[in-house]
Amino acid sequence: MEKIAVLGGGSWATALVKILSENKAAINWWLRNAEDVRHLQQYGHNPRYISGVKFDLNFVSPSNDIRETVKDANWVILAVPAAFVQQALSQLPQDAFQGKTLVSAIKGMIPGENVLITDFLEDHYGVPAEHQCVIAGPCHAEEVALEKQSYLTIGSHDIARAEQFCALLRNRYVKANPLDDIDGIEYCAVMKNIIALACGIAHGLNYGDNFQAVMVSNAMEEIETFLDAMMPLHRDLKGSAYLGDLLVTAYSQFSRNRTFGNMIGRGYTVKSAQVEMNMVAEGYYAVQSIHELNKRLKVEMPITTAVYNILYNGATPGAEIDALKEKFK
Ligand SMILES: NC(=O)C1=CN([C@@H]2O[C@H](COP(=O)(O)OP(=O)(O)OC[C@H]3O[C@@H](n4cnc5c(N)ncnc54)[C@H](OP(=O)(O)O)[C@@H]3O)[C@@H](O)[C@H]2O)C=CC1
Ligand SMILES: O=C(CO)COP(=O)(O)O
Repeated sequence: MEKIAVLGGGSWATALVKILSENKAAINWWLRNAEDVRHLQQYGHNPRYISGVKFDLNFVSPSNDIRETVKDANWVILAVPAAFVQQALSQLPQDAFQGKTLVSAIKGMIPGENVLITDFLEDHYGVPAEHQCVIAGPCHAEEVALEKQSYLTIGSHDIARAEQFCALLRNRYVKANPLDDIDGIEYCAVMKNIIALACGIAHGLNYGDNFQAVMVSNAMEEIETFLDAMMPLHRDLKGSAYLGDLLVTAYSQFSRNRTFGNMIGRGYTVKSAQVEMNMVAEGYYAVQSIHELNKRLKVEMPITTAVYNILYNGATPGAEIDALKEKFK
């Protein structure tokens, strides 16, 4: 039996534990909150995130001891928002991941260091690139809970390893496919969150579907330009791990990033939007990282720049989106 450690107690971790445990893998599940662990052990539900999902505790062992959770696992899935990864992993020794495959389910970058999660794991925990996978694709935890047909892409430099992980995920409502462009899909997943923020901001300002369609079309160009400058490779951005993930995040009622942006467009401050939402919009942190990286690359990124100006420079959402309106074709 595969032994899988899942780190994180939010919506995505909860959805992944559902998929994997229903396929009868043994899951050690780390949640930081002891009260949530007790609730899971007693009732088989995560009390605060997609709480309708019922877990079979013969396959799922919740714990708030991260060392124990990771110890015997051969796969370790990271599903903590990027901003809290360093804090979460700080309780682990540097060699905690030796001999294991690390799977990042995170669509964000380490703030301040401005590095992808896979690079962080290699630099700080010595996990070789070929021992790592990322989970990408247009997939909201809430739809997994409802068992709606979903598609995941598993990126890895080691395609056989990616295929092995795909096999752990596939079920009646989840299709999974391997892909070797691990860096491309990881960056794209970070950038689509920023675009979804912009779409939410525009919606909050009363722009309609016509404008959003043009925003998303322009965003594809922005993402392509950035990826080509960062890591040139022939890649098909029409694939669901790229365009598909952008579309679901930009349009879905479940998107945290779009919801957060919508509040900003309607006049909430960043602080009040964060408090109201009670979930994490990765794009808020990512826009700062991408803005920093682009100081070196110097590619034209009008949507990213507008979102950065709104969230970090006190620019008025209306004025920034108006300026984009003049740029778009
Ligand atoms: N939700 C989704 O559908 C998908 C999410 N992802 C990615 O998964 C990752 C996890 O996001 P998601 O599950 O949605 O998160 P949620 O927004 O559902 O939950 C937030 C999580 O962050 C934790 N958290 C909040 N503040 C802190 C803190 N200061 N220190 C440590 N932990 C904290 C919360 O713990 P607590 O409740 O104890 O505060 C909770 O576990 C993100 O990178 C996201 O982009 C990827 C695909 C789909
Ligand atoms: O990446 C996601 C869906 O594929 C989740 O996006 P949000 O964090 O905006 O909800």
